[in-house]
Amino acid sequence: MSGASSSSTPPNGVLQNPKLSALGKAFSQIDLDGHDMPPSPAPSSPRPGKQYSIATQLVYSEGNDQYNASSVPIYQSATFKQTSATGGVSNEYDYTRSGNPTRTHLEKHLAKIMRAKRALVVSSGMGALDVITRQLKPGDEVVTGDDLYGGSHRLLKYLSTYGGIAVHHVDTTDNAAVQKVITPKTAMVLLETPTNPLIKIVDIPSIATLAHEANPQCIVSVDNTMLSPLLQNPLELGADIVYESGTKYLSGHHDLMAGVLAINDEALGEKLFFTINASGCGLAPFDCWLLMRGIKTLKVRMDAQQANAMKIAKFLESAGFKVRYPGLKSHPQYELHNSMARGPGAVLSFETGDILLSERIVETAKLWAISVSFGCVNSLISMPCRMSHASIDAKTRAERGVPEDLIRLCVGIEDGDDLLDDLRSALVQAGAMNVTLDGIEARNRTLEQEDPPEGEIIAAHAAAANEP
Ligand SMILES: Cc1ncc(COP(=O)(O)O)c(C=O)c1O
Ligand SMILES: N[C@@H](CCSC[C@H](N)C(=O)O)C(=O)O
Repeated sequence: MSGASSSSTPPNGVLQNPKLSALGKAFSQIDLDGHDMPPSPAPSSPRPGKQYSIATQLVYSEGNDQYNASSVPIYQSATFKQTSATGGVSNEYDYTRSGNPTRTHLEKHLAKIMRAKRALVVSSGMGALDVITRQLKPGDEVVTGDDLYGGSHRLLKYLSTYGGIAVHHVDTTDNAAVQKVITPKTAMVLLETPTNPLIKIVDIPSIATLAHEANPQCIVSVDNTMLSPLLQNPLELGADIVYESGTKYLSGHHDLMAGVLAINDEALGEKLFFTINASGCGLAPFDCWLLMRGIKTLKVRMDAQQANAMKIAKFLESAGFKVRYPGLKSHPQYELHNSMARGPGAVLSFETGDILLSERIVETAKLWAISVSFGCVNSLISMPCRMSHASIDAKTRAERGVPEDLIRLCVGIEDGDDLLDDLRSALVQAGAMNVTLDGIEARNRTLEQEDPPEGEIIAAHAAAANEP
């Protein structure tokens, strides 16, 4: 209905003048005692029992704001007034470290999209892992991967050095190897899949079963940062806790730091909440609001990012590079990944065979920003051994098979052809590809490829094979 100047009578019988609502609070909604009228019902609520698709769930969130604000209000308040001093919290909130309405709104929304009973938000992804590992006590054992985000490795190293916790790093893509180190003393299993930066896939259901059989109290935690809840739901695959760096896909714009935890077990949820309140790492209201805003576009962003990533991965593979991306059929765990996830994500890595060459490529690309992190709308390029994984010493990196020349690409939402063009130019200018009569191909074709893969621009040019 149009007619902005006309007044309307809402169900509570208080006349509302639409012009006044522009002031932020309609004066006509305030009764004579100066108290706000009871909140009016939300103008639209989901149909009971109706299961909406994830695209809808990401956008739709139900608030209890009295003005039915379309964007959740930011309660930028550290403390909340109480009605009495006799103890207890006479209001739902007393202090933002313990709880805040903007944070509650976000946590409820996340619980829904992470298919969990409860979600909690903290100040960073590492903050989330810290909250999880604070459930350990000296003497406990942890089993985790040998390909792990550098910061997670650093935290676990700290715990094993100073916290009296034994940390076993194994190849978590090898279930038999995992079984060997899991014992009744295993209090926690920490998995990442796809792993950062080698994009290896870990069989969550099998490892969760092994862990729970060895120790029913064992907490299986999965870092789902690489995929987000849109593409993978580890709680449904046997995990007890799923955590993510909300800094990445969930927020999508590199304008905040956040960590997210999701659980189904009420008692475990209470312990995690206790730790967050006690240590004071709950996410600040403004960051909750930003994250809430980012989540709404997760599906459109991820769809675009995956389409671009697929294009880039196919191009690199067809040019002869060794590419690690679970969207490619050549990925050794392509089937396993697809049995757990609904998409490959948009992070891939590839090798050039030469560290200096990799450096030149990274520094020559223009559209691809040299940055750590991923999951943003902008495309990023990095060398994990020098950047995101520099906190793992060179010897350990070598033992774990992380190639020093590895280049990681975090694909954004720019035009896919522009991204491809820019990368191709960087590869050619840096000398990583030869321009041949038929197209271009990787200079260094020593990358464990027997048969040239099918692809758009493969050029089997005899001279190129002899290039220095
Ligand atoms: C897989 C993974 N998990 C956790 C983190 C930690 O997240 P944050 O940077 O938000 O602390 C990162 C990156 O930083 C990551 O790549
Ligand atoms: N200097 C930072 C590096 C952050 S890496 C961020 C992200 N997880 C990635 O993989 O790019 C640190 O020391 O933690």
